[in-house]
Amino acid sequence: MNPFISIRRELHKIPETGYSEFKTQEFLLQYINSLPQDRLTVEKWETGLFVFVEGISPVKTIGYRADIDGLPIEEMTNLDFKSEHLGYMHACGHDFHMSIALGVLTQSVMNPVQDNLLFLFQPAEEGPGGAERMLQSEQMKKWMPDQMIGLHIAPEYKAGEIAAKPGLLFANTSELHIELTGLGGHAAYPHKTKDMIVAGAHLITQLQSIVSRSLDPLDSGVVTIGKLESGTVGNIIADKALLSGTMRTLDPDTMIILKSRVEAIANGIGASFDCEVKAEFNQPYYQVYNDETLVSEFMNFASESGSVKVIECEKAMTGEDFGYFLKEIPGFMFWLGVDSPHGLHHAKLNPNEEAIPIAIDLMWKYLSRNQE
Ligand SMILES: CC(=O)N[C@@H](CCC[C@H](N)C(=O)O)C(=O)O
Repeated sequence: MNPFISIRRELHKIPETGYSEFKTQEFLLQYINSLPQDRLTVEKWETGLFVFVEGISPVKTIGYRADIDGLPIEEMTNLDFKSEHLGYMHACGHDFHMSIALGVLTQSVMNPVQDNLLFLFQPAEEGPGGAERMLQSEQMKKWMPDQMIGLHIAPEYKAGEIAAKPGLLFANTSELHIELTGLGGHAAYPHKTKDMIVAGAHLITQLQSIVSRSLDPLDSGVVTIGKLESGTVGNIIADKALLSGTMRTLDPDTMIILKSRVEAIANGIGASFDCEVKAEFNQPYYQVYNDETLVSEFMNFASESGSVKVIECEKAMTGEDFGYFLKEIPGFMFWLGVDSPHGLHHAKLNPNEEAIPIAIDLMWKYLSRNQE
């Protein structure tokens, strides 16, 4: 079996959420320490890693980022390497991202290239966000890349296909947390209570009107409530409801409209149900905007390599804190097809591993092109 597929399977067994990637960091370190060290400098950053590979006669430094965290999802595959961490899963392909990065790193150690390479194994992409903080780190100041590259698996494309586009690729995002506080009591005496399940249900329904009624139909947005917590048993009226969700826009200014509408609707629910409603927005991710020249050059290169099919894709409402790197450093992100009937964040996601060696080979050819 290809060694990086084996590595992916080992990583798949140990998913850990943002800033808890201790076993993952240890696994990555053990592998990296087994490589020849003469061109390598490895530094821990929180639960992630920076790995600097010195080039032969560097003119620039190219940054390659792999995110390393998993998700709080109970895996529902029957894979013999399924998650050993009950309730957690690599359901967004970060196990792929890491093994591909290790493959490219291994190549760069065995066959050094002209330029310096900086590998970033970044914690907490799914939240609370590692990219923005990593960007501010001492290591970034020391090894500041001139260009950044990242990839993300895409279940909807065939294994090994590449999809990207110049300009905007992924959306602006903001998490949304709303707490409703009323008055609990006996289910048979609703008039003596302030029922937060009823208030929460109205709030969720009204939030759905924001995109359809407050946004210009030619603009785009998403307001999703993915989690609702309230109540204890059937005959007690709930005094609290907690809603968590995420908002997405293609234009940073549209996010301002979404936030102000959420606040107005939340205040309205507070008034009509005589309860306290607190809305908080956090962990915003900046849009992923691909440098037009660099991504077009990469897409042409990949296409001309003859080894992969390259597709010019549409932008997506996915969020990625890789956007923070691209805000400061020119570069690009692209989709890597992995052909899974179940999508990202699904408990049965089962990406086709054939994409791993294809991606390593392509990235390696791209990074080592123009060698003298
Ligand atoms: C690629 C991907 O699925 N990314 C996540 C990251 C967003 C996290 C953020 N904190 C949020 O939920 O708003 C996504 O959900 O798009």
